[in-house]
Amino acid sequence: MTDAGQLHDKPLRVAIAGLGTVGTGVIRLLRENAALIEARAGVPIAITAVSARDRSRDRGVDISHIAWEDDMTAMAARDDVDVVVELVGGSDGPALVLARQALGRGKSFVTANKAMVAMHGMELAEAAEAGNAALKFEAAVAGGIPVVKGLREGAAANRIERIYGILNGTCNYILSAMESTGADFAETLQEAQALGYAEADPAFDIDGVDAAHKLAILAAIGFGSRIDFSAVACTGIAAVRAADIAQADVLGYVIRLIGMADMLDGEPGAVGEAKLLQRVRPCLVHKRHPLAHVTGPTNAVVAEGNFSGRLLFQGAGAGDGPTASAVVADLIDLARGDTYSPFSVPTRAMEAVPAADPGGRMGRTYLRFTVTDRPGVLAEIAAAMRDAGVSIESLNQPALSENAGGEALVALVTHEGEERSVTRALELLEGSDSLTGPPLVMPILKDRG
Ligand SMILES: NC(=O)C1=CN([C@@H]2O[C@H](COP(=O)(O)OP(=O)(O)OC[C@H]3O[C@@H](n4cnc5c(N)ncnc54)[C@H](O)[C@@H]3O)[C@@H](O)[C@H]2O)C=CC1
Ligand SMILES: N[C@@H](CC=O)C(=O)O
Ligand code: NA
Repeated sequence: MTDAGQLHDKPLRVAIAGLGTVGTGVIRLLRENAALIEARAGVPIAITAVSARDRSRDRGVDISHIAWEDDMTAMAARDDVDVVVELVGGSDGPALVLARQALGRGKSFVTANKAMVAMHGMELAEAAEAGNAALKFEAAVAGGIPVVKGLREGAAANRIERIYGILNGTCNYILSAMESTGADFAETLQEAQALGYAEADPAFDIDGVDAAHKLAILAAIGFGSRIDFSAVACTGIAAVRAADIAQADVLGYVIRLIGMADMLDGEPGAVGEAKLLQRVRPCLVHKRHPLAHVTGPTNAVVAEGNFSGRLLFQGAGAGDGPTASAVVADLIDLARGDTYSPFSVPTRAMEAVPAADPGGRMGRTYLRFTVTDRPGVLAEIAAAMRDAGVSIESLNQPALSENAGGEALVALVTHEGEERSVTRALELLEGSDSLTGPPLVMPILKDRG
């Protein structure tokens, strides 16, 4: 590492592992904007080695003059490499081996791999600090949006109380296409894959896991708490049907997959002890809320600071260009001598914060049941709500566009109440032969999120 602020005249020598959507984007960006990048970094940024699965594949970028490594982990040992950039993916496996080897040798490490940072970020940050190297991952959270930098640097003076937003471009692309054109879920997912937005295994996107990875990282940066991915309660969008989108529209809402992290200063009965609530779920978002207007692969992150007030970071959350922009911004920071801790505070100062019980949280909820179309079903659902103390604000039977085959939908919105009451009502309905599938539960995002 260079000393902070010191510019050197030798190029920053970079090895890139992974030459897919993001890797080739990085090569194109470093070439196309070479002059301005050098002017801003103070030195040229030179790619000295690359590695991927297939050497001969035509990627639309010339890599013939760059050293090739069949085994990407070998790049960590090369003398002509100052920084290793990992754009392969996977929380474990070769990406993790490469990270450990690079940081273990005191080489800085730049990655877009949120799965790895969410699962092993604390270990890697400690290794970076021990080796006086940098670990940087702007591309890992919300693609091209400089939200890691924004929270770590721009909002550094604030106590952050809440972070929430749209953290997965693929899900947002699917939900907003279903909403605007009535597009089919599976077809739209295929489009997102073809455009390079989706993960290698798109279940990570659809099931909310990718958003959960990003949320866990953001919470660590925003709150200074140790990353705890296992504490993120996560529900994806697979159960959202066209009828839910239509029903939400009638009620004045759109559906968005929202990640939300709250640092709670003290739960009832445990005053003074901080607890962390981290959740990813499809939510109903009022059409007037700024997040309702976030469409396609765009991401948006809201952070509430105690002096800054509400900050909104918005931009492309996926795709080759935006993600490459974030990777190269990290490289420019390294060339400029950035030696900050990977998160907002040194890892030794990051505290493990216990997970909060969401049961006491107040809110309104959208519940949708698929039921057998026969008398008495509505009464059964209403009775479960009554017995659990859930007050119903509205109840509808959305039309099914597909062939219903004796099935009907019941959608209801609750009045504001404790989440545990809704959970209790659903427990009371468990096993009921009136229900033909698991209910869909979507919180209604409050005005302040
Ligand atoms: N595509 C996007 O919009 C974004 C992707 N990311 C992250 O960036 C990383 C890369 O994503 P993409 O470029 O989309 O993936 P990709 O699938 O297009 O490219 C992956 C590259 O890694 C190589 N690779 C995979 N396994 C390998 C192995 N065992 N040994 C050597 N090379 C191997 C492949 O040959 C390919 O060149 C992932 O961690 C992803 O989560 C982050 C933000 C946005
Ligand atoms: N698969 C991810 C890519 C960026 O992180 C997404 O869709 O957001
Ligand atoms: Na980012």
